[in-house]
Amino acid sequence: MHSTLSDVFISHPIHIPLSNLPDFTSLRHLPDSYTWTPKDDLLFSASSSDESLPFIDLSDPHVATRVGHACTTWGAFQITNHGVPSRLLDDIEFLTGSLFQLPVNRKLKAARREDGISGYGVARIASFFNKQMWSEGFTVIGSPLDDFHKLWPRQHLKYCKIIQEYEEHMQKLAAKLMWLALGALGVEEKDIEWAGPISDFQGAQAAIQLNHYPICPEPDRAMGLAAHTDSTLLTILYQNNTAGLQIFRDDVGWITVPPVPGSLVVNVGDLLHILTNGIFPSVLHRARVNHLRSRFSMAYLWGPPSDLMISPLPKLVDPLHSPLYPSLTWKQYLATKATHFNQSLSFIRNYLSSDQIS
Ligand SMILES: C=C1C[C@]23C[C@@]1(O)CC[C@H]2[C@@]12CCC[C@@](C)(C(=O)O1)[C@H]2[C@@H]3C(=O)O
Ligand SMILES: O=C(O)CCC(=O)C(=O)O
Ligand SMILES: [Fe+2]
Repeated sequence: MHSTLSDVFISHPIHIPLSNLPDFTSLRHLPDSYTWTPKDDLLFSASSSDESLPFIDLSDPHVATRVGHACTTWGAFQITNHGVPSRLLDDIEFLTGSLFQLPVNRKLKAARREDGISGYGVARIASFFNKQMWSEGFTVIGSPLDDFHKLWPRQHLKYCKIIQEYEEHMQKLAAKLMWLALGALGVEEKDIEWAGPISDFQGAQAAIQLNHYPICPEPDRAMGLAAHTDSTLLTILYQNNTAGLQIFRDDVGWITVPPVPGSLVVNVGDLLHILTNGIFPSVLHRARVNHLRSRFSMAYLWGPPSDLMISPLPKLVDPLHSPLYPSLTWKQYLATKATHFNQSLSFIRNYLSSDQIS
């Protein structure tokens, strides 16, 4: 039977009460439950450096080298000339704005279940923190038809069409980026069988995560989305024109990724880190919030078929570089993440056999 990610949290339900979602618009001061200090997140430090994330034109003749270098040094980069029509970026931003401006009781009709994966709610990682994040989200996996029908009984088809078109473009772009990044390491199409007969990764699976960060009365003390890495191969992120995304590098600290109209941010996820036997770091990132403007981001979280075993590519393993990780599926990795969060990679690294991974 064709398996999807949808049942991954059945055995790992995450309890995050939706009942205490505040009415963000009416608050003049940050409630204590939303006020973050360094002890709430050891990574809660200000951004400091003037370094900037590599910005890559995908029509550049040296694109593969640049992508490979950005993946190795940052685990992230920004792209232009990516081929996704700007009209489609406007459409997905319009959909996201329309969704989050619905009254809360309407959004709650499509609330994500505790053991579910799709729908409206706070970020899953909320369960790892004592403080609440200044954001709301909506996850789409598979067809959004049922959820969108609950949100927009008369207009759901219009919004489903946007999601479908967005997924088609993003899937193609993700496959292209994957070959550019791996190509820079000497990995060839024949080295990845699951990419399929025409190497287009047709069997890949994906989630779309829509995020809303409302205007915040005290942004310096709030957190939109706490520091995390994505459990993906690659994530392609579109942000509206309000800054907020920050990424972390050990030797640099936190830097803000400024929104450049029409550009997209690409993050290396944990599974690509595993596949490259640690050559590409998965990037730690977070979202801060804004005093004057609300912010939207739309993440395309792209990974392998959910039951496919992923392990360091044989081509990147030799007597001097023994495999750092055991084989595991995307589903198993998400289950591990649901328990071990930002320690998941080191957790699995310490296990030689995937039999022991929940
Ligand atoms: C496939 C997935 C990755 C994700 C968990 C999810 O099941 C769907 C939502 C994704 C997301 C988006 C916001 C940040 C994140 C850490 C989260 O809480 O939900 C990621 C998850 C992830 O990459 O681990
Ligand atoms: O809003 C952002 O810029 C980051 C979103 C994100 O990290 C995610 O959805 O995984
Ligand atoms: Fe993320």
